[in-house]
Amino acid sequence: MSEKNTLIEIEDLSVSFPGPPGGRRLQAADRVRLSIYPGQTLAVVGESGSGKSVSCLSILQLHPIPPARYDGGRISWRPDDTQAPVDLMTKSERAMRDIRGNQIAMIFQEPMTSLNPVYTIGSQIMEAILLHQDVTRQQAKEIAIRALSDVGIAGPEARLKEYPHQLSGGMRQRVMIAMALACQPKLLLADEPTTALDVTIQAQILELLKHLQHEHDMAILLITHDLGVVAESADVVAVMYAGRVVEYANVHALFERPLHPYTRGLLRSMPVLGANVDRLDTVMDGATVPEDFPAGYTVHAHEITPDPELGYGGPKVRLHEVEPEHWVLCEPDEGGGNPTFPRVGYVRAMTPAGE
Ligand SMILES: Nc1ncnc2c1ncn2[C@@H]1O[C@H](COP(=O)(O)OP(=O)(O)OP(=O)(O)O)[C@@H](O)[C@H]1O
Repeated sequence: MSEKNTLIEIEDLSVSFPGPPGGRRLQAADRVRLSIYPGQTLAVVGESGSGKSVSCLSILQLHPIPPARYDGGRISWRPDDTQAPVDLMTKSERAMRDIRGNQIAMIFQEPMTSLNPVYTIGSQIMEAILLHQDVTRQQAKEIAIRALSDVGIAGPEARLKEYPHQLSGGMRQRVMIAMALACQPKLLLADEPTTALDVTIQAQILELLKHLQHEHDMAILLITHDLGVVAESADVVAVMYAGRVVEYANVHALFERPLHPYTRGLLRSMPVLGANVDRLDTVMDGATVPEDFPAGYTVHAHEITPDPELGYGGPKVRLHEVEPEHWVLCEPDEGGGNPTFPRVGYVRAMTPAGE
């Protein structure tokens, strides 16, 4: 992975919303950093309100401003490996319209939020194709039929004439995937794509996504509450808590050797096989990163690699420089410590002696 360029790299993304009258703004995403390589699946997990969707929507610059405010960050997007990356945060609305649905597509939990009930399936898929591709109506229809057939919909030509309400929930989700993939995006943002479906259909849709990802060499950013889905589908995992990414790791490392106390709590809350859990419980109270780092994993400020670019010698190390890719947010030296370093930073995970 490390010799490849990242497809997308989010650095220090901060997004806030107005707080209560007279109160502080709500920091929904707080210096979020994530990266995804081409063809990879990154799962973003964390309890309700931890900032998963806010971070995801920021990629497509979909927050209405106001009330949202981008407080900083960079989203480097490199759909073509031979070209320099562009920063999506600086793109105009017009440029973003070209990118949305074309280079980066999105599917949601509830397909009815993206499917229009008064138009046929065919006209909606064809409209998405005609918007981004230089093709005739007849060609768009052929692409739509192929897209429906690719997502396992039988008799696709007849289905084109149907309305969303004539389809089951699972079918609607397949149609939405067909629509999202019709323009062959490099990155699919999938926000809880299977939460509203029953377990068998969930498994089918995840299997379908995996298959299509392979066919199209597409990366997926998958937001989910379901750690079973993470274990099944993800290559890497970012754990979010209170607007921050507290841990980022390869899926095996995360399950086998979770480092952050929040991640450990999250894994402990993993439902027993067969239990139906809609939302994970809150596993940690309080809005700050805990101080009780497990013995052996304690990180001191002097172990944080300084980055001269930041001027103040802040803790910033690029993700692709390390193997294995395992990062944890820490709060070293409560009370100040070395004044050269800020108190909070990301560090490379270390294996304690004896492991
Ligand atoms: N439009 C908005 N106006 C005000 N606050 C918002 C808005 N959108 C999100 N927030 C707040 O930002 C925080 C992060 O929300 P976000 O939707 O990203 O959480 P999430 O991790 O995706 O949760 P869920 O799993 O429930 O979707 C929450 O406190 C939420 O209330």
